[in-house]
Amino acid sequence: MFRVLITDPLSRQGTEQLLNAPDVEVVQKTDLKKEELLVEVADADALIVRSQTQVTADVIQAARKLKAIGRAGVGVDNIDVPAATARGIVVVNAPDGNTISTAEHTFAMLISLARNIPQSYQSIIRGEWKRKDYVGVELNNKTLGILGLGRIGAELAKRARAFHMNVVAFDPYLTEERAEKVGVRKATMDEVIRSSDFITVHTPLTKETRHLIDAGAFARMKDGVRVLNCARGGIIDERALYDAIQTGKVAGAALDVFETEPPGQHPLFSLPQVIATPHLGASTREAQQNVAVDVSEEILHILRDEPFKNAVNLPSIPAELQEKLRPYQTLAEKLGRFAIQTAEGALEEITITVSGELTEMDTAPLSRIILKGALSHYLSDVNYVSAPYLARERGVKVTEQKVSRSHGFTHLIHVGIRTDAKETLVSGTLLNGLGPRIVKIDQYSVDVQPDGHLLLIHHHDRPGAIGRVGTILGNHDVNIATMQVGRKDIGGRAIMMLHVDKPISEELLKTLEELDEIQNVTAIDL
Ligand SMILES: NC(=O)c1ccc[n+]([C@@H]2O[C@H](COP(=O)([O-])OP(=O)(O)OC[C@H]3O[C@@H](n4cnc5c(N)ncnc54)[C@H](O)[C@@H]3O)[C@@H](O)[C@H]2O)c1
Ligand SMILES: O=C(O)CC[C@@H](O)C(=O)O
Repeated sequence: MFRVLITDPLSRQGTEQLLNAPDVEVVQKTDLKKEELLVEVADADALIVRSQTQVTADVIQAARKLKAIGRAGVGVDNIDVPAATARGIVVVNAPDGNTISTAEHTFAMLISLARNIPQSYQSIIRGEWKRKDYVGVELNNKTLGILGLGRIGAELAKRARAFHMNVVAFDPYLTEERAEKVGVRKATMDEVIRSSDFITVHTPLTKETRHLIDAGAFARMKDGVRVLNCARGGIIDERALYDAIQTGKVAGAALDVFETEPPGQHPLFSLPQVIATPHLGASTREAQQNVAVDVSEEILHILRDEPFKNAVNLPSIPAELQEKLRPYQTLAEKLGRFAIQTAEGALEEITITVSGELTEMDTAPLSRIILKGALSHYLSDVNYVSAPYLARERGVKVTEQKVSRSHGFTHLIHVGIRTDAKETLVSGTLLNGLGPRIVKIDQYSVDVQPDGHLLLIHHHDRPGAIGRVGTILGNHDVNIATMQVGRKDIGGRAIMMLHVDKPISEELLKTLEELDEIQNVTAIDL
């Protein structure tokens, strides 16, 4: 039974599939104090939050079994993603479900700002009739500058176009083609800043976008500009905004998000030019249901080891590629586990080489699987999320390469392990109808099914060597299921690869190594 902890309010309808899942126990506890959260998260298999719960490194540390953190929404700045990655916890979000709601909210703020709707409402309910004080501006023919033309920025642009605004946008990933499709003019950040009557930000909050709009940016804006932030508090420098409104540079600001939330008695609220909402962009019934459905589905997939799509700390793999790579997954994992067990000494480098038909695909996901297979020999909590991180952290170099030559096979995956003592190379393939096979160990060609208990013996090719190994194993009640022998030259160095029916003890390994013709014996468990 999986325990799923939900710590922010989530649409009940949206979480129905979690609530009805026979293998899931849902625990919903909102407004938890930090100490309570640390206790509740300890036994959770998954944690679902919105933007309120702060999933900090100590929360992640306290979670003994956590496999996934789900964010019912887009921004994951309330989650310590690097800390989750280091622990192998998948972080998923629900990026699509609240796009329309947030774009509509931003548009509502844009019109409210242009026409002083919140201020004039406050005035009229005070019994006043101040028509001259609340003269607004039209949107028609004005320039709207959008910083960040992602999902929300693009939806907002469409709405602004319908109101006959000129839309200019800056986004480092914006192509001319997409700009044309969305109906905006692609511009530089500086052009947007200098030419717009309204400027709205729709980027994530990152090191690069913190204070993207600062005092310097305000100074370059048109006099009487109006600015909006319905993305993340901190993208606009609130102190600089306050000053720019005081000097008259900025005629108005609409804010849905704040550097600190809740903002309390924020100095900006003392300025009549500022209108604000309490982080309501995604607060519609539709958006809350959408994000709850999406995140619930993702969490169920992760817990049940099924494919999922919106991982924040894993590169997304298109469904078509996932399908193509699926058959190679077992081979990749077994090769990683096999190769590491043939190595000895301190691990320095893992080289993953694919050849043949695999060179035509993006095989990065297979590399993660190989790494996971290899590192799990040393480390207990390693998975596809944490494997590259853990390798890097331990100073293990990971090299990926593609070569065209596949030595008569349709494809090959080679895993090279370099330690401070030696280098080994193991190659495998997927044989049609037969499944994964190890076809080469260092310079020796073999045909080994990678599963169960294996014995890899390096020996001198002498008459009787095989028999003596068989006798010793028999005397220790170890049954040999299959056996392969590989050699380069008659009487030279050779290897035996045996499948045995039970694990080999240290004592038995030593006994085998005492034989004259044996160089070394490695027990491999797959
Ligand atoms: N107010 C709310 O309730 C609410 C609701 C949903 C989303 N959001 C926030 O809105 C923002 C946008 O969400 P989205 O779903 O459109 O995200 P998105 O990922 O689709 O779009 C973000 C865009 O910002 C661009 N970008 C990144 N750095 C930039 C920079 N320095 N300059 C210009 N562009 C840059 C990216 O290339 C991307 O296209 C996020 O911060 C999200 O957290 C707020
Ligand atoms: O949970 C919310 O209501 C806010 C969500 C929003 O900020 C987001 O980033 O998706």
